[in-house]
Amino acid sequence: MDALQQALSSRGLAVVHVPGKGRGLVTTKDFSPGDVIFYQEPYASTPSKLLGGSVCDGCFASSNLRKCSGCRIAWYCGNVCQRSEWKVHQLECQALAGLSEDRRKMLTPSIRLMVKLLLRRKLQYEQVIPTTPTDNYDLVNALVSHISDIDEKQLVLYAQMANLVKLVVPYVEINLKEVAENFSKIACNAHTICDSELRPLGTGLYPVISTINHSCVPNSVLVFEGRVAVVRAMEPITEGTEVLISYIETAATTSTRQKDLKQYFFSCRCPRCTKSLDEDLQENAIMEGYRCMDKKCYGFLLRDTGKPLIEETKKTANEIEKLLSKASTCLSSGNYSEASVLYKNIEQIQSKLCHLFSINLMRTHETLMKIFMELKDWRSALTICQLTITVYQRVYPENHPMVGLQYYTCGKLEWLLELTDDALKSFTKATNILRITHGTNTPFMRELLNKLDEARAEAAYKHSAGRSSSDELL
Ligand SMILES: C[S@@+](CC[C@H](N)C(=O)[O-])C[C@H]1O[C@@H](n2cnc3c(N)ncnc32)[C@H](O)[C@@H]1O
Repeated sequence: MDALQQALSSRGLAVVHVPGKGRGLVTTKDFSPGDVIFYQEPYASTPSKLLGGSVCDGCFASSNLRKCSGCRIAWYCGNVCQRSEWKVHQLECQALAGLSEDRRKMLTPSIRLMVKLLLRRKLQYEQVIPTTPTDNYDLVNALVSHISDIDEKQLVLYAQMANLVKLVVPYVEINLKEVAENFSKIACNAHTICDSELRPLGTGLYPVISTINHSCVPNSVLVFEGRVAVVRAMEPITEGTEVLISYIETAATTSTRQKDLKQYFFSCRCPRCTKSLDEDLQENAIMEGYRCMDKKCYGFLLRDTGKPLIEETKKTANEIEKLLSKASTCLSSGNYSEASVLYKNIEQIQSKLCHLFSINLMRTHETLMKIFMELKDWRSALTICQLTITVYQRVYPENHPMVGLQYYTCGKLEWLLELTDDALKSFTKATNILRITHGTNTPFMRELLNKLDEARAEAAYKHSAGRSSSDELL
C-alpha cells in the first residue's frame, strides 16, 4: 500500500479512510474541470457479448474484428491487440478450447472475467507479467466484498460460479471460498465499460479507481477510452477534497437512487439524498409526478403522498403500461414503423398525464428519437431531441456527459437539415461540455471538433455570401 500511496502522491492523490465509507480517494492538489484525475488499464476485463464478437478483447474497438481460431470466443481487431493479450489468453485459450459444448454454454461474461483475473494473478505471481504499484493482485485483495451482507441465495450462486471457474481452469490453484468472495467484490467494485456515447460494451475491474466512492452529486466523471478508465474533474476540486463519481443513473428520485445503490450495501448521505422532506417532494414531483388534470393548471400531482390517485389518472397509467409492453416488443423485433406509431401514441397519453419534466416522458422521448433516426425522419428526431435537452438540463448537473451528448446529436440533426447556425450553436455547446468529460484527444472528440470547424466555416461562408448579395442589391 505504501507503493500505491507513493504512486498516487505524484498525481496529487491519496487513499484515506473516510468515516462511514471505508477507503476513499482524496486530492492533495487542486484540479480544474476537465483535468484527468486518474486513469487505469483494467486488472481484468471482458466484453459483455461473448459469442457475437462485439468488441476487441484488447482495446474494445468494434471494427475489423477477427475471431481467435483456437478458442473461437475471443475477438481481436489486429495483431497488436492479440499479441498484447497473448500471455493471459494463451492459458485461457487452451482452457476454453477444451470445453464441451454444454460447458461453453455456461460461460458468462462474469465467469470469463474471473478466469482472466485468476490467470493474470497466476502470471504475476510467476513473474511472467510484471507488477506495478497500481497493477497487482494485492489491490484486488484489498477491495471490499460485503460478503457478510449477502443473502444465502446469492452466496449459493457465487459458490456455484466458483465451481464452474474451477472446471474451466482446473490447473490453476483455486480456493473456492476466495473465488466466491471475488465474485462479490466484482459486484460492488467492477465498472461497466462504455463507448464514448455511454453505450455499454463490457465489464472491467480497476482496483485503484475502485477506491472512489459514490455521490449523487459527483464532482468527477468516469469515462472510457477503449478499455482504459479515465476519471476527470467535472468542477473545480480543491486540495483535500474527496473524489466522487456516480455509480448509478442520477436522473432519478431519491428513493429510486437508493434502491439502485442497494447492490453496493450503503445508504447514500450526499447533499441530494439528505434534502429536507419538502425539497425532496418537490424533486419527486418534477421527476415522477403527474400533471394536474386541470389543463389550465401547471401544478403537479404527487405520486407518493399516500392519497389515492383519481380514477382517470389510474386508468391512463394502466393504459400506458399495456401500450409500453406492446411497443417494446415491436421495437426489439426491429419493426420501427409500427413502434413509432405505438410510441407516438404513448407520448400523447403520457403528455396528458405526466408533467413536462417527468422522467418517464423523457425516456419515451429518448426511444422515439432513436426510432425516428432509424426511420431517417431527421425533422421529427430533432424536435424530440430538443425537448429532451430541456429536461436533461433540469435533471443532470451542468457538465454532465448526457447533456453534452444530446447537444451533439442535436447538432448532427441540424447539420443534416442544413440548419447551419443552429448546428454551430449545438456543436459549440456539446464541445464545451464534452471537452471536460471526454478530453480532446480521442477519435470521438476529434470528430466532434472537426464537425464544429466545418459548421463554423459553413456559417461564415453563408453569412459572407448573404452580405455580398445584399451589398450587390445596394
Ligand atoms: C467501489 S467501492 C469504493 C471504495 C470503498 N469505500 C473501499 O473501502 O474500498 C464501493 C463501496 O464503497 C462504499 N461506498 C461507496 N460510496 C459510499 C458512500 N457514498 N457512502 C458510504 N459508503 C460508500 C460501499 O461500501 C460500497 O460498496
